Order: sequence, then structure tokens, then C-alpha cells
Amino acid sequence: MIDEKGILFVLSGPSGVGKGTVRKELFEQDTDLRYSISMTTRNIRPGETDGVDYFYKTKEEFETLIDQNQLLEYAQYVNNYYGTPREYVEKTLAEGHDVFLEIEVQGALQVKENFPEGVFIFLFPPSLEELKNRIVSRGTETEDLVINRLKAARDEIEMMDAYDYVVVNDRVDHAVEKVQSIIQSEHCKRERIEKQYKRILEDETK
Ligand SMILES: Nc1ncnc2c1ncn2[C@@H]1O[C@H](COP(=O)(O)OP(=O)(O)OP(=O)(O)O)[C@@H](O)[C@H]1O
Ligand SMILES: Nc1nc2c(ncn2[C@@H]2O[C@H](COP(=O)(O)O)[C@@H](O)[C@H]2O)c(=O)[nH]1
Repeated sequence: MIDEKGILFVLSGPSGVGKGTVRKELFEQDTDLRYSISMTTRNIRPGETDGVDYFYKTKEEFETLIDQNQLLEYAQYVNNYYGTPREYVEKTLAEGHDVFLEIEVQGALQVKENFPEGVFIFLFPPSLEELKNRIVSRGTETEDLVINRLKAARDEIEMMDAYDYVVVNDRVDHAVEKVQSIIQSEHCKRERIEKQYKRILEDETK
């Protein structure tokens, strides 16, 4: 049967590299993508909205979701839980829409086990120094949390080879263009496979 499901795109990379910035810009331009809003136990930041940036949960609520198998993946990242709601992703893909996840590396690797056909993109910083500048200049983390996030970043960068694509976020507009090209080329690949499949089916019925 021809696969009419949407494509799952996963954007990942160390904290502060610019995943959220690139994703927001991409969504300004590409309205066909559907963003999966994650669950987290971390505190809401000024300017964030529950149900838009994240669904904010208590630790107990999050652990109930884990027990009920309601998460496609989850990870503990710098003392908080983060996870992707399973139902939204599976339903949206089944309806034929592409789904976009913006998640850290442990979670991305779990998704890859369940969705090897997904497209995994690693956003890479121009340098570790620039990564630190970006986390610090965002002004959302205490000094301790900056250190912990940078420690995690080193481990995350080591997992880069598990991804299908690496995009350097030197300039936001360049990074967005590259992610758009990846999305387009994955659609072309999908169309080519579908055409080949149709041809085989037609030949068989002759
Ligand atoms: N290409 C870029 N050049 C300069 N600054 C950037 C660039 N991309 C993002 N930034 C800035 O870096 C900071 C971190 O970006 P952002 O919050 O998007 O990162 P993130 O990877 O989503 O972080 P986290 O994983 O912690 O949520 C922000 O202040 C953002 O404005
Ligand atoms: N494994 C998952 N990681 C997620 C998810 N949603 C976000 N994240 C990542 O967590 C870190 C920290 O995020 P922050 O908002 O506190 O800065 C960052 O790398 C996010 O991409 C998720 O559902 N699963």
C-alpha cells in the first residue's frame, strides 16, 4: 500500500543553539507543518504561555502520563522532565500532515527507534563559545543552569552522527533556508518512491 502518512521531522541540538528561533521563523513561512507542543515540568518563563510554548505539568502529572504510555518519548534534562504527547503526533501523521518536533537528543534517539523513517536534523552552533553566549544572552537561566546546559551540550554534540542532517546555525535566515530545503527534498524522495510503487502496481495488474 502507498504510504499517505505525513513525514515526521525532528529538530534537535544543544540548548541555546537556536532551535526555537529557527522553528518559529520556519513556521512563519511554512504553514503546512504541524508543531507538536511538548509537556514539561520546568517552570514557565516570562513571556511563555501554557498550551502554546509547552503544556506545563507537575512531576506527579508527568509521571502519570509516563505510566499511561501517553508519551512518544520523554527525557530528564537538567532536573526536569520533557516529553512528546503520543496521540497528537500519531493522529496528525495518520491524517497525512507533517509533524515537527523540537526536542533534545535523548528524546530524539528514542523517537528514532520507533520512527526510523523520520527525518532527524541536528542544529549545530558556530562554536561552543557562541553557544554559551547565546544561552547567557537569552537571560533565562541561572549561572548553575548555564553550566549544566553546557555540560549536557558536550554529550549531545557527541551524538550528532545519529542524525540524517547537520545544519550550522550561523545566521537564522541561512539555517531556516537549509531546513526548508531538507523538508522539500524529503518530499521529493517520498513522491519518487510513490511513483515507483504505483508503476509496480500497474505492471502487476496488466
Ligand atoms: N543564528 C543566531 N545568531 C545569533 N543569535 C541567535 C541565533 N539563533 C538564535 N539566537 C539567539 O540565541 C538564544 C537561544 O536561542 P533559542 O532559545 O532559540 O535556542 P534553543 O536551542 O531553542 O534553546 P533551548 O533548547 O534552551 O530551548 C536566543 O536569545 C536567540 O535569540
Ligand atoms: N526529549 C524532549 N526534549 C524536549 C521536549 N521539548 C523540549 N525539549 C528540549 O528540552 C531542552 C530544554 O528546553 P527549555 O525550553 O527548557 O530551554 C531543549 O533542548 C528542548 O529542545 C520534548 O518534548 N522532549
